[in-house]
Amino acid sequence: MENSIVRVEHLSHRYSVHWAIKDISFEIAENGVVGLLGSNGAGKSTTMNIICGVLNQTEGNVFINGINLREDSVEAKKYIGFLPQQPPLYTDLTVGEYLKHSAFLRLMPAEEVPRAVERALERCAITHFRDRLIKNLSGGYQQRVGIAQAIVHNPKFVVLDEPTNGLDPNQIVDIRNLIREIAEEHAVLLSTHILSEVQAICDDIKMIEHGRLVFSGSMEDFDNYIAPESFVIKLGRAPGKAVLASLCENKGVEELEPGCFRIYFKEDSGITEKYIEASEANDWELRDLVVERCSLDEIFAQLSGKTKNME
Ligand SMILES: Nc1ncnc2c1ncn2[C@@H]1O[C@H](COP(=O)(O)OP(=O)(O)OP(=O)(O)O)[C@@H](O)[C@H]1O
Repeated sequence: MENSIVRVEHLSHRYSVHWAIKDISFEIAENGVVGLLGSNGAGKSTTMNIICGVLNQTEGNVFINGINLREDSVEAKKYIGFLPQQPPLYTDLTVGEYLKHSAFLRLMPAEEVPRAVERALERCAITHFRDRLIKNLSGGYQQRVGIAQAIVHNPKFVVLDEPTNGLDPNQIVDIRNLIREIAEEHAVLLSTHILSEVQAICDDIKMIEHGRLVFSGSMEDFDNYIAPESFVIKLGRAPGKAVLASLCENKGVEELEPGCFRIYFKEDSGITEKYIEASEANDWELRDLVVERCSLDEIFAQLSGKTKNME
């Protein structure tokens, strides 16, 4: 990949005798949002911890901006910003004090710290909370402070572990918008379990199951994995099941309740349009039509079948 900021080569990690991840390789471009997906215990945190230099891998290499993280971790870490799942907030500090402290921890030269703190406050829209104690902020604003500490040293690579976990719907939208803004200038790697989050903010997807990388591609490629396979149609004057089944090539029709059917299809070559047209032509009184997609859990289940035999 041209202009990659992260290169992961044949990464494997073993806790005692158990391999948590095995032979993972990928690259991450200089900007955009990469979603790291996987079910519980798949190996996401292990991978993120190694990439952030928090955990030493058993095998393989990680290069951040061309620097081998293991050989020169102090230099490589200058390019990394990390928001762990539990933000490392000192809640008795004010927002300004905490960000200053975070900048010093990142070994920023003292003269650059005030400007860096201002910039992080502005980018995360928390300038007006500079003198507020962190413990007196709402969950959404505490999360913004967590993101601000991750970007205070203006890293090229920002890692966010489930950044919208526990937030209310409005806060989730705000944080997603903030992540998209950050990704205009930085590479962002985020882990999530939420399919709508992936679709809303990710440009690329890496999926790990049973410690193996089972998918790596663009959001568009990922859409093929979650292509819809069924839709539910509600009709006021429904014909019999057999009539609906005969309309197009499908994998079966299930009557859920009177007038409400789930239709399973093989490929989406305008199948819903055909049912809409038939409803109009035959006066079936179309009330509703909803296309159904697999949940992430179902996708994980499908993909994990391919990777169960890791030694
Ligand atoms: N410190 C540890 N010691 C031993 N085994 C561990 C340790 N940390 C993780 N594991 C194991 O390694 C595997 C991968 O765990 P990891 O935490 O990386 O998965 P994950 O995808 O982040 O899961 P989650 O979404 O639940 O956080 C699991 O089988 C887990 O039990």
